[in-house]
Amino acid sequence: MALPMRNTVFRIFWRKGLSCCRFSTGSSYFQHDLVRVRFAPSPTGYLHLGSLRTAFYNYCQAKSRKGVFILRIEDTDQTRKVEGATESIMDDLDWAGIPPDEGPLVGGNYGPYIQSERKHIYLDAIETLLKKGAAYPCFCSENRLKLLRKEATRRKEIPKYDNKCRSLSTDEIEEKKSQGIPWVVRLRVDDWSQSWDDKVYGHIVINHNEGDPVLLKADGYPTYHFANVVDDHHMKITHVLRGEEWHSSTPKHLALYQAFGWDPPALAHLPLILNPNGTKLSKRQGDIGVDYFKRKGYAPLVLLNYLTLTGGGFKTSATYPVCFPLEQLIQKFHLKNVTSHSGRLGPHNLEILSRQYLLAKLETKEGEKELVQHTIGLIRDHYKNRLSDEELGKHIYDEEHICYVLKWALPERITRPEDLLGEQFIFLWEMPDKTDIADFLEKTGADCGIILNAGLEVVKTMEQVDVESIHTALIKKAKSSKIGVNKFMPVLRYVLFSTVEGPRVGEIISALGRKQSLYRLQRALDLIDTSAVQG
Ligand SMILES: Nc1ncnc2c1ncn2[C@@H]1O[C@H](COP(=O)(O)OP(=O)(O)OP(=O)(O)O)[C@@H](O)[C@H]1O
Repeated sequence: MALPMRNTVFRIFWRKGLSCCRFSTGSSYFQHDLVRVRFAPSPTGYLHLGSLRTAFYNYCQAKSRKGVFILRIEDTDQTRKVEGATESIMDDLDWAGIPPDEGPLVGGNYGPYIQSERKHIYLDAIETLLKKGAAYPCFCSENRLKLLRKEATRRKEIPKYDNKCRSLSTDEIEEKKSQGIPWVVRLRVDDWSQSWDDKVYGHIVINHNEGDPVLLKADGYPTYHFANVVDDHHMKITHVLRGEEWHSSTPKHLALYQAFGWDPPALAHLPLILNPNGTKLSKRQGDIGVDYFKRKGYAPLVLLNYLTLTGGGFKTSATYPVCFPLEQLIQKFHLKNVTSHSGRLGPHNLEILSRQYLLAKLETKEGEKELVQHTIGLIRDHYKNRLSDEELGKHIYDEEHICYVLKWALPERITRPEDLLGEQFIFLWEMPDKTDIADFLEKTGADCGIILNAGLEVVKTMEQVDVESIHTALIKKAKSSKIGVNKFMPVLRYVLFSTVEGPRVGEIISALGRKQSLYRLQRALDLIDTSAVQG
């Protein structure tokens, strides 16, 4: 949807600290038994972090009060509609684990849930206002409106419609209609001074006259504001939680509620999530879409928790990011905890939360199995054309090995299983080439058998395969065998890791784990034995 006009002459007063304002009703807040909350995106692109957070706050508002979460697609601006956007928004909400109870796919008693399918409802509503004299047809041409805007700019005033068509008589209206002059319907607004108790920003007063606003466009589609108010009323919405950018449009909405004689829902404007440079997130950015995080392998719960770190809303005493289960987030949510200042995302928090979430998963049998299977799938797909049958069998389908690797890598090295596909971890999946090892061992000489046997013994007998213990034990062995550390370590490194220089052997063994290290050492030893037999 198009951004509402921002205006510097708005008089916005908010008294966040004044609880008398923040908790006063002033609306139909307590008049409905069932809390009904809607998320109403435009299908102008994918769901991004900002809109997902707004969806999530709406979801929490509904679920924390045993209410209903509704998805409504606001596609009245057909020129900005993007093919496939509605489907992708619904998919993303499902993926995030916050599917609507009512919406285009699931249906519900207040449908249709796509505005372009509700035109008859808006036309009925327009009729009501026209009959009441609260709205009127306007025949002003685009050219005239352009001139008005130009004039205002020249006078350094804020452009506004001069309400010219208000004074047309019934006969004049009929005549213009019979001439086929395109027309719109405007709302007659006499008093632009509006105030409301915003559930986040406190008491707000805005007095900004923009001229009678259009409700119905010449193409027969309602404007965003009109459809929004009519739908919220007909869908029995009790709470409207939307981005702070809609503050300035709220007087228009309140004027509409007054014109109909309807009670407005409780209003809560949410602080925006901003880019690092302070601008509003835009659907044109690729790296903020929900789909981007989905493809990167972040768990939905991690993303939801991440979003709660800007904007508040969740009661917590933790001073560091904590990945709470969804049920706990719902319990902790309250509008009074939402902050009134926009914030930026700290990407490092996403990594912290992801690691925390995965480590917790490894602590339960079920979680461990799920994570291991997921990782197996990832590695198999990534390396399927690259690994030999031996390697596939020995690593990829070995759940114990994958589990070991995850436990080794997660605390410090990775934050998603997908990280294990990085070049630096290839050694975990690709075994050193057998022919290369055989050549290397032959060139290196007779001590290789002793070194490999010593390595096998150390790895077999170590209580813990941690870097320092292995390193110390290998040095001890190297010295007692009188071969010397400088010859000892490169042999082990080569058969385990394919290079003579590189990370400490203790690190390699600790990364591969006992089972895989023993396998590689034995595999090399077998090559010596075979060549010895063959020789
Ligand atoms: N950066 C943001 N932070 C918090 N809420 C946001 C942000 N961007 C959008 N929202 C809110 O998400 C809801 C759905 O937004 P919408 O689909 O219109 O996204 P949008 O990015 O604002 O779209 P468009 O750019 O087409 O106007 C609205 O309530 C909107 O205020």
